[in-house]
Amino acid sequence: MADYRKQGDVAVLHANNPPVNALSYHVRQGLYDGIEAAEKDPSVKCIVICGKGKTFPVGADIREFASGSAKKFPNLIEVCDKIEACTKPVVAAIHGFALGGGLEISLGCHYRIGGTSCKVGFPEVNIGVLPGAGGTQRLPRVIGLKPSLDIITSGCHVGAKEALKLGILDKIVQGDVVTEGIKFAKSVQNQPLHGRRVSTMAVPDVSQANALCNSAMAEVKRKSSGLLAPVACVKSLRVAAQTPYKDGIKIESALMLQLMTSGQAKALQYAFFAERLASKWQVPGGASHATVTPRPVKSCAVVGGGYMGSGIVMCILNAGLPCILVEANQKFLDRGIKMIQGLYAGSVKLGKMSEQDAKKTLSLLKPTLRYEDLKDVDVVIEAVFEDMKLKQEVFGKLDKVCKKDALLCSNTSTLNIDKIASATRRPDRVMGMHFFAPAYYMKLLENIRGAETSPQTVATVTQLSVKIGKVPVLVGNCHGFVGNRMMAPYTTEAQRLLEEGAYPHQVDQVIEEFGIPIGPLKVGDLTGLDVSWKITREVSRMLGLDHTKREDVEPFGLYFPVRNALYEKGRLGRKTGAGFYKYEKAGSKVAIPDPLVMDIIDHHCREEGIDRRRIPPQEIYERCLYSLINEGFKTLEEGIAARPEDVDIIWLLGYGWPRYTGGPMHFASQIGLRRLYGRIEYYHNKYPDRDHWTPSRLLKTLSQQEHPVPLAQWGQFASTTSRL
Ligand SMILES: CCC/C=C/C(=O)SCCNC(=O)CCNC(=O)[C@H](O)C(C)(C)COP(=O)([O-])OP(=O)([O-])OC[C@H]1O[C@@H](n2cnc3c(N)ncnc32)[C@H](O)[C@@H]1OP(=O)([O-])[O-]
Repeated sequence: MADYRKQGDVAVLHANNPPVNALSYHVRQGLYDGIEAAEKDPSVKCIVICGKGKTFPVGADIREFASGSAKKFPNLIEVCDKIEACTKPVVAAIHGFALGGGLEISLGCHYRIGGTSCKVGFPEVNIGVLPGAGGTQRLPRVIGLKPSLDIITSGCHVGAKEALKLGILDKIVQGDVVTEGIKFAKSVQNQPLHGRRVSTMAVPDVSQANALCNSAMAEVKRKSSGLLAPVACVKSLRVAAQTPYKDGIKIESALMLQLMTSGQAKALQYAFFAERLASKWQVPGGASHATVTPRPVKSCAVVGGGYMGSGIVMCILNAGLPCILVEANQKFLDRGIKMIQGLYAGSVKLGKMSEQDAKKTLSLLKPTLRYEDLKDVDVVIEAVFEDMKLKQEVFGKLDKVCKKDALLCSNTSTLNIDKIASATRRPDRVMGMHFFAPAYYMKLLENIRGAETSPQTVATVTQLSVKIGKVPVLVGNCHGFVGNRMMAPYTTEAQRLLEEGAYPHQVDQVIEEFGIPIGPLKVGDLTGLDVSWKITREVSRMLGLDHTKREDVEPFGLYFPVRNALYEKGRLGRKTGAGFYKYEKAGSKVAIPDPLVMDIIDHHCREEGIDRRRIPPQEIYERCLYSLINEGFKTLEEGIAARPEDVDIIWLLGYGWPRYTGGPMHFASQIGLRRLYGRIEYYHNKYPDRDHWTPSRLLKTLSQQEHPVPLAQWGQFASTTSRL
């Protein structure tokens, strides 16, 4: 709703829909009615529109897009037009954010003032739509086409100073923005409105419209290949330059409708809410984010200053928390410090941080070689080499020196968290925190709950994760957890395809065309074939197998003859300038298909008596992606992942899965579970020896329902299909 009050001869309209004043039906109706009431009241001379609580409206209510309420009268276009047509001056008084429909409301106003820390922007591209309440038509009339193209196609927020410079804001005010808004409104109440109604203005840089739009179109196509919304934004902005507002708004609406009905908008909006759901955990037994109070965390420590450890230290320092870095010897400690200092120096150089802030942040770091220095910290994150014996040794030491209630966490990507916890006398205060590289940049944190981890430990680690800028997803304990476990069948299939008829570039091309930025074999080269070779050896060892014996490892999906042949030839990937591809030189990024690799593959097939065949792209696509999705369903049926949304967020934020498909689980729902199950069963019959093709029971059950089960209800079927 919107609250209407009068202060003298000023009508003040407060959008009131906590927490972010999204412009749902009742808010729109309240604003529309408020303008009408103020217009009719002769004692009102001017009007101020503002937001209750922490922000101005941040946009349309995204949930209403699916329900259809967004179209109900008055829709946002009608509200904006009503405001603009008002015969009394209307001032938008912005604090917090004015985003999307919120900014459109303010562009409908005759004046805009903002607090010093306010931000404006059109983030619609992030949810697959465009500023469809006149945003693409009004913004360029105020600030010109060039900056409008930048703002609308990027979805970036614009700070108060920049907004003033561009002309979005008429004034920046100190203090209470509503009080200032009232003062401002009074100062303009007798000014003529002619020239203040944005829809009647001309686009200032109209003469350059074609050149600007052509170059923006090329740029969005290059940057966001496959995304529909940025392309529609450029089209709509071009219209603003060429057409009067009344016609432009119709074309904008038509483009909006096209986007709204695209699968991309649905998937991106799903991802928006899934990301916000991630930190709302619940564990079997009922404890949840809503019922458990986290312990305060005032200081942290990181054990291990390698690439991951240093990145983790930076996340902690950036959050303003003191952090101790422990290393095994001075050489490693110096290397870690140097890496951290170098990264901050880089940020200063790029203008992302002031020298003073970098210095202040670095002053929170305390390097040491002594575990005893950790005796008072609240949370320790271990980031040593991925080796169970070593990790257990570290946890044993930590358990001895750290205070009783300190939490001990392991940055492990695959290892059994219960086994690590068993080296301590506090398994209830042990958790996994799987960071993704580079840790200071990647938003995902896969937090792993052990069998004995207490709800309060989960609550504390979740809160810390959010504080250090991450999106935490709570998962259960199994080899590879959710992300890497799903990765295994995907990479296995990619490599098996090489033995049957495909070459590396053919596999990668299909996956990259789907939207994952780097195909699985290029990822292999990036990680290093020696690294994956060692992992295979370690996993084989854990399973009691001899990794050199095909008959031992093949049944477990651990037989990668092409990778092994390349590894034995010293082709370790990018770092040696050769792996599944060749590179101009060691360390180069551009992967070039290598005839030598094709010869190695052909030779292997001849030796093994394999008749190579042409593998159609559709088969590459299904074998890599469907095997991964099947594994995702298995993590759900086993309770390793709590919700399909969690699986999706892990893949969207950690593995480059294209956001406009919503993630593997949402994508599965779009394929149709019956069809998907059919294809997985087909491959299971074709490759019965590959365990990852055994269809998930949950998927089977869901696929057999008479009507498609909405994704949000899959969890109800998980408990009935679980074997745990
Ligand atoms: C024709 C139409 C044309 C117009 C199109 C548009 O305007 S399109 C829209 C263009 N605008 C956007 O895309 C802006 C999207 N919003 C944002 O970018 C951020 O919310 C923020 C930067 C405003 C605040 O960040 P923050 O970290 O402080 O807070 P937070 O992110 O955690 O959110 C708090 C709660 O509010 C919820 N919620 C938020 N927004 C919406 C919404 N629009 N709707 C519904 N709900 C929304 C959010 O789910 C969460 O709910 P929960 O989990 O507590 O139940």
